Amino acid sequence: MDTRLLLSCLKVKKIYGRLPEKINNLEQDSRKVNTGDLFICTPGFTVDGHDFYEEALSNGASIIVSERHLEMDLNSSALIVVNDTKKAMALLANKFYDYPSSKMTAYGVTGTNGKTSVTTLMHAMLRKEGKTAALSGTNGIKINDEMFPSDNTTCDILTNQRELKKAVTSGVENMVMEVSSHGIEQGRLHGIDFDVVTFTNLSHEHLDYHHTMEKYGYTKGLLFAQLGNNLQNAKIVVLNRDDPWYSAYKGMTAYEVISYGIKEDANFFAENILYNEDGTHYTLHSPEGTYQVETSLLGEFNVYNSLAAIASLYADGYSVSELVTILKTVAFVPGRMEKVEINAPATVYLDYAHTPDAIEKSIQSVLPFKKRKIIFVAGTGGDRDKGKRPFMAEKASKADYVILTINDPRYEDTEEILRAMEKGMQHNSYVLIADRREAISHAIELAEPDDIVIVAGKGPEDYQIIGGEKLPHNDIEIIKESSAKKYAGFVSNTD
Ligand SMILES: CC(=O)N[C@H]1[C@@H](OP(=O)(O)OP(=O)(O)OC[C@H]2O[C@@H](n3ccc(=O)[nH]c3=O)[C@H](O)[C@@H]2O)O[C@H](CO)[C@@H](O)[C@@H]1O[C@H](C)C(=O)N[C@@H](C)C(=O)N[C@H](CCC(=O)O)C(=O)O
Ligand SMILES: Nc1ncnc2c1ncn2[C@@H]1O[C@H](COP(=O)(O)OP(=O)(O)OP(=O)(O)O)[C@@H](O)[C@H]1O
Repeated sequence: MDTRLLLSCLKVKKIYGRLPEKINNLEQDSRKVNTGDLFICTPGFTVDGHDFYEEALSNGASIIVSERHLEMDLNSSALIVVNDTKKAMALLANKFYDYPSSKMTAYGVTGTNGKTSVTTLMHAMLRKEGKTAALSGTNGIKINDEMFPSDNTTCDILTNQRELKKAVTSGVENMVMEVSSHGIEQGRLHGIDFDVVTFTNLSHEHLDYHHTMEKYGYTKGLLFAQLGNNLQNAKIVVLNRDDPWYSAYKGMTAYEVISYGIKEDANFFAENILYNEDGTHYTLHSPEGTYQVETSLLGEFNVYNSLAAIASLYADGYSVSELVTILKTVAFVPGRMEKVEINAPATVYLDYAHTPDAIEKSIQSVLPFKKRKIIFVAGTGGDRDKGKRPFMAEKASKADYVILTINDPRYEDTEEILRAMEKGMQHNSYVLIADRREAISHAIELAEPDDIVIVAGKGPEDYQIIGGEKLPHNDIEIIKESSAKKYAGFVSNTD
């Protein structure tokens, strides 16, 4: 791209040295810089990108964007000093990739729990509507139906803009993005022109990072506040009417709010909810009339998630009646109360619950059809929010038998993690098993006919982080292997 055109997006900058005519690429990681790239130094949590400008130069960077003056040969490259490199990066990335989010309908979904579920539902529903759509979140980046891995739930500024550009170039007209509180706080969303932003709920999580619920809640609210105030383009905020943060978020946005819920009166209101093993039915009162909703998704939390998905797509003009019909055809959200296909007299669900609230909702979702015991495998991660551990176990105590284990130990002592969780247990029917494989096998081993086993914590993730290593691990494979071993020769009545 023409360098002067690119730099026109920066209002205040000091340019030293010789500017190249063109820039090949934007990069924030010195190790990935190639000849003719512009390298942006950003201060991070572990290191400061400014410390790597020499490596960037030796890899061929022709421009360094920095927050301070740097010693470098200004005859062969240029230095641009700006006040805030992260903010400059959002401006540069948008200009470089030609404002891709403004060329599509961009949906953002935030909240403690339900982001993956709601975005996956919305993406599936858009695809079933015959639309082109990208999805970005915990499970990676999907362009239409092709999946690509990504490092974060909400990617960094450059990755976001690059992937959005890739989507636009492939003809994609819709984009659904999971927005994490880390992403908001670190400005990874700056420059994304959302049309509809949706809030699921807020509960205890990530307090290692945000410290208090007030700060965590405020950070989430920035997504609604930062939509922009010029009101030139209509945007919509979709809020959970039953969440205590509803009023605060409504007040923080300049745009119209659409509400959904099952308790307080809302624009999208569900009542007469029937929960059973094959799914959930409810009556939906909407601005376009009343409909009967049928979904194979389980539990109250999925009533909220389906309402959020319907309301968010309605916000961009889809008909409620069509959305209700399409929702019926979405079978499940991978790894979120997903029934594992096994040949066994017990039922096993794979779930991603790793917050106290999600664990409560996960168990609640099977209570209406519980026949015998609920065996719950609850896992937490090492080196992350330690305060939530006893509360997770407290909620897991709603199950008849609990196996406390670990999702990703990272560098932490496994015994310490388990002991911290154990403090919250409300009954004595539990065991501590640090090894996740063993914990899952134990749950399957214990299960008797008509029991329900929920293996929670990692969902479909295919790795476990032990120390600094990402090792192969797959809950669903372990469930299948253990069940095959235990139930070898089992013949179901329906066969
Ligand atoms: C604590 C945290 O959030 N860290 C994020 C942060 O990294 P950082 O500040 O530590 O980066 P750094 O390593 O200090 O590097 C600073 C700069 O130096 C550069 N550098 C570094 C080394 C080098 O040799 N050369 C070089 O140029 C880096 O490219 C970077 O530009 O910025 C990176 C880019 O945006 C993120 O990938 C990274 O997420 C890490 C991997 C992470 O684990 N984050 C978690 C906590 C997180 O964000 N989770 C949420 C989901 C939460 C949920 O809902 O479950 C998410 O959105 O993923
Ligand atoms: N609306 C909801 N309210 C409460 N719990 C929910 C809700 N939706 C999902 N859950 C529970 O939380 C778990 C995680 O769901 P999901 O992956 O959709 O959330 P998320 O916000 O994307 O989580 P993460 O940020 O950790 O990726 C599910 O497996 C389920 O147990």
